[in-house]
Amino acid sequence: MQAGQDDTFELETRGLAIGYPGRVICGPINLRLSPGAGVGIIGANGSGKSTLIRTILGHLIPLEGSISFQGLPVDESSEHFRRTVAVQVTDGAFFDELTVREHLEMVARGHGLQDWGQAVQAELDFFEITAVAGHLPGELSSGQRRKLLLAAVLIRPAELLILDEPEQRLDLRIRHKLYHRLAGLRGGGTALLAVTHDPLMLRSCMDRVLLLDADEGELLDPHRGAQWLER
Ligand SMILES: Nc1ncnc2c1ncn2[C@@H]1O[C@H](COP(=O)(O)OP(=O)(O)OP(=O)(O)O)[C@@H](O)[C@H]1O
Repeated sequence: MQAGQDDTFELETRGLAIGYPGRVICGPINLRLSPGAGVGIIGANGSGKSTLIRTILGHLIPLEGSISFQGLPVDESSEHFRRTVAVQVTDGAFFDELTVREHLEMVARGHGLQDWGQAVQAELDFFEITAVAGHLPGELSSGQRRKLLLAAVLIRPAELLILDEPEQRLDLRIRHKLYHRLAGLRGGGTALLAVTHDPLMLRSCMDRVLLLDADEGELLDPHRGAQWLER
């Protein structure tokens, strides 16, 4: 299965088998993301979606095959990888003693944004969390925490965005806004890879869908992927 046919791939997996010692979960997976591509990852519970993300990020060793980022082996500790790949994992960690605004300021300044104050306010406005900007993480609802997590990912510049179920705990209106924004980022050349259970996300901002099953991955168009989720 292939997404994008250019010679320059943000991300490429070749014959990738994922799993744990002595246990193959899925493979082979042959996936290519060109700049501006959008690939959704779907599958039943336990099919290996999070395992795939963790393997791509270098947290798990491939059982077979290879993964490259912009033509080189993935090295999540390299400055280039950290600067150009923005990742949202399902359960992000927060600093208990930093407010919502301070979290976003820290990320924005850490990634060298010149107009960081403006960027922080734009994220607070976009995710509609300005009213809780002075709150600590422990004072937030689960949906507000999810918004902070996403804001901290989207505030930073990125050439590749990797998201794990970004729709969790977001209401429909915010999901619409988020997907519209992600589609816009893709239009600007950012590649997007996201695990999702939301058909709306596939229809709104993906051009390919990787369906994981017990054997190997299958590449679908977004409409078929959405139908699979709605089945
Ligand atoms: N640390 C681990 N060691 C061994 N097996 C594991 C480990 N973590 C997960 N698994 C197994 O790997 C399989 C894939 O899990 P994974 O979390 O990738 O699925 P998923 O598709 O993300 O599921 P969900 O939709 O429920 O989030 C499951 O059968 C799970 O039990």
